[in-house]
Amino acid sequence: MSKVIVMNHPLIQHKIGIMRMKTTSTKEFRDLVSEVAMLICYEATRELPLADIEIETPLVKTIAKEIAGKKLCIVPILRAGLHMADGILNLIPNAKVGHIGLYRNEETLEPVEYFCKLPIDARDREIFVVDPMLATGGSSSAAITMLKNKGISKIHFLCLIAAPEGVERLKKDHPDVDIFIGALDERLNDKGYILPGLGDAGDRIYGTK
Ligand SMILES: O=P(O)(O)OC[C@H]1O[C@H](OP(=O)(O)OP(=O)(O)O)[C@H](O)[C@@H]1O
Ligand SMILES: O=c1cc[nH]c(=O)[nH]1
Ligand SMILES: [Mg+2]
Repeated sequence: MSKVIVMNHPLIQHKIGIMRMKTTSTKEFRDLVSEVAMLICYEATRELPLADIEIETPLVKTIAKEIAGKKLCIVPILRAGLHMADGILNLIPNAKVGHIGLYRNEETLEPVEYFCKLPIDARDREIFVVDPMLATGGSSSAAITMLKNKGISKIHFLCLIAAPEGVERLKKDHPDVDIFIGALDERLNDKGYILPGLGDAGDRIYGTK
């Protein structure tokens, strides 16, 4: 069964509040996407296994910790996920990055696939799929299905804002995937936008509307 973790941290709530404001500039919005992604990543990586390593400080030999287990891979869903990936790379600079291109058909709300490029060893890595918005869940569910069809099994999903409808869809389609959410909103409107939400994340990050 998926774990669903909604972040209640004050810093995240504060920053998402600024992102929701329609007066927030493109630059500030973009910076906040990457900052909040970093904060959510902190929680999403809490259970990564550690191993002991012997090191020498300037004073003595001691045992320190290093992240062990599978190597990591971040998979942003284009376009809006790209800036989350940039934030997370600040914390995990050695992670590889795969890209999945999907957009929502504005009438049917069904995801349309247009790109998929993954690291050659993606199957051996622990994967963090990132997209700021989990609305109907169609895009994230399709992205995770694409990864599973390529033999990838250890997958987490991180988003900034989710609608209850999208969370239910993802839990049903992918019960093995843990979901990390910055803020859980009220509902979708009749055009599939999250309320209160923050509008179209891609357009706000890139200033395209
Ligand atoms: O849960 P869903 O109902 O599928 O909606 C969420 C998707 O919609 C947005 O992408 P969009 O289609 O606007 O593409 P873009 O990132 O290129 O703007 C968002 O970034 C998600 O990928
Ligand atoms: O509210 C929403 C829903 C889907 N995609 C967005 O960017 N925003
Ligand atoms: Mg968009």
